Amino acid sequence: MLFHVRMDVHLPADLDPEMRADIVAREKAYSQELQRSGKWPHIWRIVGEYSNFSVFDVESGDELHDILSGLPLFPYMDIKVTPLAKHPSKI
Ligand SMILES: O=C(O)C[C@H]1C=CC(=O)O1
Repeated sequence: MLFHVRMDVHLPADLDPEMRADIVAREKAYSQELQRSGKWPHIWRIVGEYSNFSVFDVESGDELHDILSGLPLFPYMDIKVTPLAKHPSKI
């Protein structure tokens, strides 16, 4: 199943810089592992925002929920998930 996901990151301005760097580094490693596995085939920066558009290719909504809730940045994100279906005009 394909899901389109928008993630908006809102890190507190007063977050300790070392903690911030640690969370961002762990997020990158977690994301890149999922990209290598094929479960996170697209990630695009939204120009001018600390946000991304991503596509996930997973077995179920439950699997996607587990992946998203495991993101190190999850506590600092607003996430909008849109399930995708095949378009009838797609060639
Ligand atoms: O920077 C972001 O868009 C947030 C997050 C998603 C993957 C990642 O490495 O960071």
